[in-house]
Amino acid sequence: ADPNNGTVPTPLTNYLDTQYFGEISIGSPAQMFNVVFDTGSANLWVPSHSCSPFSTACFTHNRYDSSQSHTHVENGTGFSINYASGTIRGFLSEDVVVVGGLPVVQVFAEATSLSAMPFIFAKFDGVLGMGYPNVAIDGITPVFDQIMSQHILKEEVFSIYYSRDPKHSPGGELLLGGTDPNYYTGNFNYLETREMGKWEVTMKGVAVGAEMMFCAEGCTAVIDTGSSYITGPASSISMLMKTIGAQLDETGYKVNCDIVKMLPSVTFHLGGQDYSLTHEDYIIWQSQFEGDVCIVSFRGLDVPPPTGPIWILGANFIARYYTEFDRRNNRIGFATAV
Ligand SMILES: CCN(C(=O)c1cnc(C)nc1NCc1ccco1)[C@H]1CCCNC1
Repeated sequence: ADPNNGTVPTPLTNYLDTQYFGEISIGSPAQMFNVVFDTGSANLWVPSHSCSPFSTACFTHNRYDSSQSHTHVENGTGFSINYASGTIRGFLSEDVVVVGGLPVVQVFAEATSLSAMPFIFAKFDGVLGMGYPNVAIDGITPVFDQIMSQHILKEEVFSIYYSRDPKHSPGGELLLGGTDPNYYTGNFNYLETREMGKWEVTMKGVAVGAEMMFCAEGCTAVIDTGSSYITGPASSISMLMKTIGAQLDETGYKVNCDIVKMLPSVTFHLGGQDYSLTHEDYIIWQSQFEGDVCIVSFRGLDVPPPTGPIWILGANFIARYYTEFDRRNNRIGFATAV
């Protein structure tokens, strides 16, 4: 009998409220990796043992060594993925991947070059894409699709909890097959995904305090569990920052910690519901030796058409709103996180 009744939990680590990752293994005997479970992409990649010693980002992370795995199957097809924030290049391999104790035979990428920015800052080794198959590079069947085809999950959904307080343990939870009542209160509100095959919805507006300021004519919101921040079109974000008195410096937008308590809420109108973030949700308060620094967890990002312009709702949104990704009904559900 399945102790988890058709659901599979994976505890996540929370690093400074900006990176959330969980452990998987690849190969026999198991080689362990920390990966981001990322709804904004659909491929699995980890650093390769054969990466160049000059690739600092590769060398400072766990690397997959195919020669040490007796279940490794050679593939060798080229692979590259470009995020807005960085580039990964490598080649494909196949091996047994274990997620939450579930083994799947999976084609994944061994990264032989990782752009230093941003991956030297990554506390995780790689990325496990939880996106739809049609956005998977090289047409590879994603991990969650491989798991669904085993017909062991109670429901064809997965849910994400991100803790807001780094001292919490666990720092978060990925639950395959259902939702975890330990981490949300109230009911779920559901939104249809905007177009087949992407974890994105139609947003009806963004308000600052009581004033509707952006996206009044409707826009696209990507729900991206692999992004730390909320991003919007650069022009909109810079107007938003001016409204709250934030200054842009080389690492992002900052506000004077003394005024944080007076900051307005920012509200996202999604599917007939208002999802508000207060300053506690969108300010990352860092105590540094030269005094406290208050970082606004919004970033400007201009995604070129046809994909953009878009807003990306990342970890700071998900930490406030527990999120269910429903592949059966192509919808996303939000409930208030505890
Ligand atoms: C993983 C690549 N991503 C990052 O935004 C990213 C980059 N670099 C670092 C160091 N961290 C990142 N995300 C940390 C994180 C974990 C959970 C929440 O945010 C994005 C790229 C676009 C698709 N979605 C994922």
